[in-house]
Amino acid sequence: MTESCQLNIESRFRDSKKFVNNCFQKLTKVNHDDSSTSSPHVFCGFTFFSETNQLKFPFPSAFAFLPKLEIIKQKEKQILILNLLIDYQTDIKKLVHQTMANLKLITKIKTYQNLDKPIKIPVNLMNKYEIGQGFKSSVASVLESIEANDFKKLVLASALDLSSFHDISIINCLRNLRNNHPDCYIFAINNGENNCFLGASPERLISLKNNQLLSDALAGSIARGNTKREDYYLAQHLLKSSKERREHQVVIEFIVQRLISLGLSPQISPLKVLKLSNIQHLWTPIYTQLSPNIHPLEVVAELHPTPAVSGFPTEVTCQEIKRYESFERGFYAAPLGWIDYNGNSEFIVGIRSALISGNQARLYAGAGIVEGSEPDKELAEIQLKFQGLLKALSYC
Ligand SMILES: C=C(O[C@H]1C=CC=C(C(=O)O)[C@@H]1O)C(=O)O
Repeated sequence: MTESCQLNIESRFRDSKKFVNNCFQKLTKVNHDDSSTSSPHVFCGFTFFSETNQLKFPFPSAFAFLPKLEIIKQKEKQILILNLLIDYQTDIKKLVHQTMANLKLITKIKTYQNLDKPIKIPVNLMNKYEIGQGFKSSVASVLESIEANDFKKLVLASALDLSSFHDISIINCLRNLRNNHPDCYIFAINNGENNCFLGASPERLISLKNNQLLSDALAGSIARGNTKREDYYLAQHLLKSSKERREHQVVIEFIVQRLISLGLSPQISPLKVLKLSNIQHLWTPIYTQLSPNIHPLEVVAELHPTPAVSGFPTEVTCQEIKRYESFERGFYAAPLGWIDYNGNSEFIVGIRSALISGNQARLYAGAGIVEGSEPDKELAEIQLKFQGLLKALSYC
């Protein structure tokens, strides 16, 4: 990393914004390609809760860094960006020498063949957390609180622990995720100590391009059908279900309200069904023009956590999550993304994800509970959501 910061405090969004601005202020671009794709990126991530126990989740509550090296692969071109830190003490000759050596190393990297061949990794299930009965009783208890008007919606998550005979190959896992989930954001973050958080998320928190802001309301789920007909029937069922619509509507209203509170005028696109390889969701894109004086991280801070991952109202449901869930959420359901030199940005929500540490994997999945939810169905939804990562780890 060229420049980096790690924060474990409440003001993490504000301080990360300062770090990003400071990085880009000091940056001098030395290529002649002015296209936005060749811009350096600062990568940022924030854990779900601002306070995290690093013994339970081995990453800080916020990180931001400008990488030494960026490879941007697009349809027509591939771009290599080198970010070099130069100050008055820098030995330029040595830096050039080192950079040339690094470039030589890059050209030696082997490209993988058989990209679409799934890799088999033998993974054994280890039942550390009781998912079945425990989860269903929690849903039943949440439903009582909803009936008592304590809150409107709560997203309950579960963790599933697995172990393999050998260290899990991150590259293989990512390759499987990319092949199996072409419509999702595939991501991985390593802490340099053999811990990697990765996943295939369908949920965009924000995407910002030329001041056009887009955010997804994504909530409400159903399985994919085995035939076209069954798939259509299931999608129709999802669209017509008052329980799923309720779960979804809370997210739309929250995003719209939060954007209005930033002085923006959000527009709501028509409701759609997002069809992924193993699941379909209710999906409403929300868009608006962003004034240049609002930083992308201010929007992220305002939107996180949406009721798609916490519930509603936010404060009370975040407390309930801590009470019900016995594991650390870490980056699960948290904002992960980047901001580039031109002010464009993309942050996803870290769902359909896992923490891999050597031969251990912890998988995360959650489901929104509202009036009308049924414990059996919510458990089935969680198990369906685990399938993506389980398949990538070739457990199935
Ligand atoms: C919280 C998760 O999914 C969210 C996103 C889409 C649909 C959801 C649902 O139907 O419950 C959740 O709100 C997860 O996958 O862990």
